Amino acid sequence: MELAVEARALGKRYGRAWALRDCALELPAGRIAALVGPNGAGKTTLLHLAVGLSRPDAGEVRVFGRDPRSVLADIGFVAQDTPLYRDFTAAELITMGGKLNRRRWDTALARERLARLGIPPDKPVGKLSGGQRAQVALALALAKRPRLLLLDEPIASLDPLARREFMQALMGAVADSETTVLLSSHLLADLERTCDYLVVLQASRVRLTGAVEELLDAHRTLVGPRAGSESVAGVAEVVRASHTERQSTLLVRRGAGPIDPLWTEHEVTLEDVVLAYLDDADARVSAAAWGVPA
Ligand SMILES: Nc1ncnc2c1ncn2[C@@H]1O[C@H](COP(=O)(O)OP(=O)(O)OP(=O)(O)O)[C@@H](O)[C@H]1O
Repeated sequence: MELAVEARALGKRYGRAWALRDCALELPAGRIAALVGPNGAGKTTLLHLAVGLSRPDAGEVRVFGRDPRSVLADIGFVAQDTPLYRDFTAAELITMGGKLNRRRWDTALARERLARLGIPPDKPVGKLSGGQRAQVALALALAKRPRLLLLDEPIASLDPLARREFMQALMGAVADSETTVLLSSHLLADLERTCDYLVVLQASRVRLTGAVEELLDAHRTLVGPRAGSESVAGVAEVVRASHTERQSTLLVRRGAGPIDPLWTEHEVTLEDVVLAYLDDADARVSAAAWGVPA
């Protein structure tokens, strides 16, 4: 199995604080991966390391088995807030991209995409809407025909319709290619429809990673009579538990064998799994820093 992104004990520090720590990751080529986690979890830091914009302070990251800086021609990157040269028109940016990426720049692809989306070629991109600017940034990244496409919260500022259009455009564009995508976002519902791989970061660390289908299959929500800390047959791990006076709800990782029939089993969504793995570590750290009770 070819790995598009591989991180081993990867760490990045700003001053004394680790923005990313002990990060282990193996993203198989051909996947469309969601990178999720709360604000400040380290998502941008990881993407910047993978595109060679910053250097690790510990461990290493490889892209297609090599140092990211030696495969830049194979990586497309859409940075947070799509920072384009705002005085340039989309047509000018496409021409500029062609000059910077002589090896395999697909001008026709970019022009066709933007024409289809009704984006004017002759208007400075600073005067386009946020959604249109995001589409221009995506078209430029795709024109590079990258083997790995990294996107840092590309849809955060878009309205629901523009978000859907952006995600559809992205899926359509990568469907026929071998492109691997790693996309950071807070919008779990949008990711559930489109991504087949998940990386959850929290408080600078990887909390969970794996193929979405396998993760959904491996987890269940169980509802049953109020439980204590006793183990439940067929459960490998209780990831998160909540209780009312009479009833307990557990999000669990399944073990071998059937689940105790005392419990009602429900399938989980991607959102259920992500939220269950995000514990309150951030709140505890912040409370300590502010000197208030957690
Ligand atoms: N240039 C910097 N100097 C100092 N600290 C930084 C710098 N960039 C990021 N950090 C810190 O590193 C940590 C991780 O930041 P990062 O931007 O990677 O998080 P993120 O998951 O992308 O967050 P968000 O969802 O808010 O974009 C945060 O605590 C942040 O304050």
